[in-house]
Formats: sequence, C-alpha cells, structure tokens
Amino acid sequence: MKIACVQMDIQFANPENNFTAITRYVEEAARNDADIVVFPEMWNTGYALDKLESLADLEGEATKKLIASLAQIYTINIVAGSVSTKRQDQFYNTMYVANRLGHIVAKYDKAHLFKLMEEHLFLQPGKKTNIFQLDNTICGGVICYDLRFPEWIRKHVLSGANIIFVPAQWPDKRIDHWQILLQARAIENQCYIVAVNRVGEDPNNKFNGHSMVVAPWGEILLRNQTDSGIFYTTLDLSEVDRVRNTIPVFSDRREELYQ
Ligand SMILES: NC(=O)CCC(=O)C(=O)O
Repeated sequence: MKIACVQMDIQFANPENNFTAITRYVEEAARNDADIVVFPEMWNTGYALDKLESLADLEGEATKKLIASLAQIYTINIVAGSVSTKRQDQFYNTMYVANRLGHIVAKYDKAHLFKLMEEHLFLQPGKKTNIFQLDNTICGGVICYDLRFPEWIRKHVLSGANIIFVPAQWPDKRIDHWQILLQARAIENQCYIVAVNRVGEDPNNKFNGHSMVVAPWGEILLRNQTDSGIFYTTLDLSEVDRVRNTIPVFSDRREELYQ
C-alpha cells in the first residue's frame, strides 16, 4: 500500500488558494500511483481561529465535494487531514476521508482541543472515535494533540485499526515530543502510524515538517523531511500480524486491572 504524505505549507486564512493546492497535490500523488494521499491539519484556513465566522467550511460541504470528486476522478483514497468547519453556529476541527469510489467514509471532530493554540476558545470538541475502511484495511484517524492521549489511540486500535493517521500542525519547538510520541504509539499498539505535519509559519508558530511513518515494530520509514512536498512510503500490512504474533500484547492485556 503506497502512501503519499503531503507535507504542505498552508496559506493563512486563504481557503481558496489552499483548495487549489490540494487539487494539485492529489493529481501528483495519483500520477505517482499512491493508494492513499494524506494531508495535514486545518489545511483550509490554518489557525485563523478568530476569522472562522467568515472562513470555516459550512457543514464541510466544500471540502467533501472537492475530495469526493478528486478521489473518484483519480481513483485514489484521500485522508483529507482536517479543515475548520461550521455547523449550527459552532466551529470544529474536522477530518473527512474519501475512498477511491468517491464516497465520504469518515467524519471526525478533533476530540482533544489544544489550549496553547487557543482551540478551546473557538472550537467545540468531538466525542466520537474515527474508524473507517480503505481498500479492505481498517484504519483510524485522530488529529494532532489527540496523539498525547494513548488511551484514545488504543481505543481505535481495539476497534480494529491497523493504520492510524495523524494529521497535524505541530510547531517546531516541540518536534522532539512529536517524534517520540509517534514512535511510542506505533510500538505500543503494534500498528502503522502515518503522521503528516505542515511546513511554513503563521503569525504565532513555525512548522518544520518531520512527517513520520512508523511501522508496527517501531522502524521509522519516513522522517526528517523539512521541505514542502510529497513524501512516499510503502506499507506491508502483513507486518501488523507478524509483530502481534511475536509479542502478543493484545492477548496479554489485563483489562480488569485498567478500570
Ligand atoms: N495543533 C495541535 O494540536 C498542536 C499540538 C501540539 O503542538 C502539542 O505539543 O501537543
């Protein structure tokens, strides 16, 4: 399974230009025979949180329409990172996923809001997990700060996820946490982690990429890229079972001790 990680710069408060960029990146990923293309967090507006009233995607309609049509035209699965959305006068940080038939197969609102970037002042948190299927593989998706909550990721893996997608806008000053947490989540859950961060800067933060793909045994298949562009990795999904049979963490769990 070939994965295209789109480590893009995001134009602050400029959804129109960002939509154009997404279209170009999907075309490029499809030309390179990717099975799944993955985008970073809040790629439509960036963290222009005080401008969401005029900029957020109403009911996510523009995003859903674009990714469904691109997915169908190019026969590619799209994990569309996340976008700022507006629903019933409230704002959310929302992930949509389109499969290669052009069906929207997932919608997820970021569950843990990040106070250092003032999300809690503008956004509502989601309450539901995010499990979906792409090419017969069960996947899960969380967003950026959700990564710091191992119990949340574990919940997705216990629901069957073999790949966890983590779109992000994770600032450069904590990039060491990002790398360590991603590798830990892959090893403890014996699954693939595909994590896509942005590059560039906004008025408050700088972002230096370091998108990562980590295998179930903890091998890092992608890291240390700091430029914008698409980075490709191939996943061997049989690794998930191989690692779980080698160290049977899931059958050794003592659920009764964790209440
Ligand atoms: N956009 C985010 O959720 C950032 C999370 C982050 O930077 C962290 O350190 O956690």
